[in-house]
Amino acid sequence: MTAAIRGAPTGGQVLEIGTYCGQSALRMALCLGPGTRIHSLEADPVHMVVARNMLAASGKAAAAVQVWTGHRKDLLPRWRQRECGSFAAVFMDQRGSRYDEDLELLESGACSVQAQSSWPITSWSQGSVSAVAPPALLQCFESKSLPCPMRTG
Ligand SMILES: C[S@@+](CC[C@H](N)C(=O)[O-])C[C@H]1O[C@@H](n2cnc3c(N)ncnc32)[C@H](O)[C@@H]1O
Repeated sequence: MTAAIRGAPTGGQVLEIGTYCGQSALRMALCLGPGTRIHSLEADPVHMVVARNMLAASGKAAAAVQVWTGHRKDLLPRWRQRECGSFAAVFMDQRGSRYDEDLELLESGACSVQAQSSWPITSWSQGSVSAVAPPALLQCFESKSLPCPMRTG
């Protein structure tokens, strides 16, 4: 995930479904350049509080992350209403097997998804990865021990 995210252009919007404690959102924020926003959806209000506190204690890179509380079925359609534009990448990590359902929701106009060559749409859960991405990026996803060349500051 971090290898693919690192190759992404700055200034776009990334959607994460499933924040939990904010660990992956923070990793993405650290790998992306300034100007990129990460919108992370979390259904469990306790997880949301933990994530917001963890991010608040994590330095300025975490300012790129916004945690939204609610079920993705309720939150995803609001992007269209808010006219916030499209997502360049989507990280689906809510667990379970709702990737097709979520992708359909995204593609059906809830909000649009750009799948550019350097911006894969990914599904990653419990060690198994499937992705719509170029072969080189798929290889990156399949490696579980990629170092994250994080940018700090
Ligand atoms: C595997 S954890 C996410 C881990 C996180 N991405 C990370 O790597 O740090 C899954 C999270 O998705 C949340 N979740 C489950 N179903 C959801 C839904 N329908 N909408 C939003 N969040 C959901 C759960 O409450 C849980 O916190």
